[in-house]
Amino acid sequence: MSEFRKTDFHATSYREPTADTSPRPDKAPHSDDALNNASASRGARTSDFARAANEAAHILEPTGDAKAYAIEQQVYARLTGVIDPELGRSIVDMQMVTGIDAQLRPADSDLDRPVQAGPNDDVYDVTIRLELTVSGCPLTEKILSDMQQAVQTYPDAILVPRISVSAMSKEKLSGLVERLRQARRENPFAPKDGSSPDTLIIAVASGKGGVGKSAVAANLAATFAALGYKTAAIDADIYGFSLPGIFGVRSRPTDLDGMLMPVDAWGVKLMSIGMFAGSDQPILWRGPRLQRSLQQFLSDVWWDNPQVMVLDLPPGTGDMSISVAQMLPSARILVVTTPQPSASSIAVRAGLSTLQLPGKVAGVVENMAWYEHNGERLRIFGEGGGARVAQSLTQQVGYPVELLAQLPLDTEIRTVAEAGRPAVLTADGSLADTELARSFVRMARSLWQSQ
Ligand SMILES: Nc1ncnc2c1ncn2[C@@H]1O[C@H](COP(=O)(O)OP(=O)(O)OP(=O)(O)O)[C@@H](O)[C@H]1O
Repeated sequence: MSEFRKTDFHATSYREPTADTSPRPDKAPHSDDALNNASASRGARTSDFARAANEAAHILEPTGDAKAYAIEQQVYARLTGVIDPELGRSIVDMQMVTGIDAQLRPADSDLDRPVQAGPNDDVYDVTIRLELTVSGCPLTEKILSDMQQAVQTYPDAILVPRISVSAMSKEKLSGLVERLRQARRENPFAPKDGSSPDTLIIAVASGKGGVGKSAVAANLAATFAALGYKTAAIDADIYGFSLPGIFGVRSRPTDLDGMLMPVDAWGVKLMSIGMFAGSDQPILWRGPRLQRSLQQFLSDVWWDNPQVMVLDLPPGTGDMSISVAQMLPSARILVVTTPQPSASSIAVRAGLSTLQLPGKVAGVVENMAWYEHNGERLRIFGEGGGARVAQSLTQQVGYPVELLAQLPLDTEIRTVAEAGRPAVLTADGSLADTELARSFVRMARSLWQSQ
């Protein structure tokens, strides 16, 4: 396989529907203080209404009908609140709304009156012209339904929105991508001035393969997203990528004029080499090539300031760990181990690799700690591995390293993952009412609070 360069991505200019990424229902507000504070201080984005109003002047033409013009202005203002799910920006700020025209429907019109309209209500047909970045994108549905919602009500008129959709010209798209590029730093997760990035970065590591590192990374990312955190995940396990499978992703990232949009799956913005390489093709990169692949994941992808970034590292302490250390110096390492002594001593080495790194060990997870059979917890793989790793790391790194979770051996974790859904989520994308999901919620909160 050739080197992982932009031209090798073979990204599509549209997104095929993913296997099982059912839209998650709107989350009810919850009482997670950490989250509320987080939303206030990080990533939360409001539209720039002043600028929008300025731009509105170019799109809205005053007509003889003052009420129609007022409706157009109101609609424009409301559309600033509609966010393109991929770009994380208002469709108005991205100049996707190119025209709004409100027309009073004559009383003798042949068109059916909307059911909610009374005999004396004014009915306005509101035509909105929308230019999408790429045509045929399944996320169009989401944008259109958000637009319909935003435009449904008006104090003393009934609005009937009609949205005409087209694709942006190549020139306009290039201009938009250029503005996006300018708005971001080269590697937004490692500010050049050495300050901490706005993102909590958790790199999930293990001493050896098969201990459930990817399962932990996927479920942790899904938990953060389900709790409402803006969450991204990078499958940095280049040789053994498994996150696309666990998240049920079969699509490729959209390529917007050289900038890649991560695939949204179960609320997580995901990027993996597995979305480009055929799953049966071996990847034989080392050192610099591997480093460049991570570099590209960080700088050529539109991440849009996530609050949390979860990385699934390859097992062991190889080149990728060094790359992560160099490119993401604030990454914190979450060490996954199984209970048996052989696994735990190797896991300590994975954690200790952070000694050479500026990042800190965030904690330890003991996976496959027991198997519940007839109400009894059978310790199939022995016990105490997680505690041993935490203790050993505490002694060696010089600050307390906690055992953050012990997770059972549970066939659901595997079977649900094989169906393309992290096991902490229900089919509708909310957090499952299970002990496993609660363990991940506790872990997520603890990681967030300890940063
Ligand atoms: N607690 C668990 N209970 C049951 N099955 C599990 C559990 N954790 C992981 N598995 C399953 O074990 C297998 C290996 O897990 P996973 O791929 O997450 O390991 P890994 O440490 O990332 O391995 P590698 O680094 O080699 O990819 C998968 O089939 C996964 O679904």
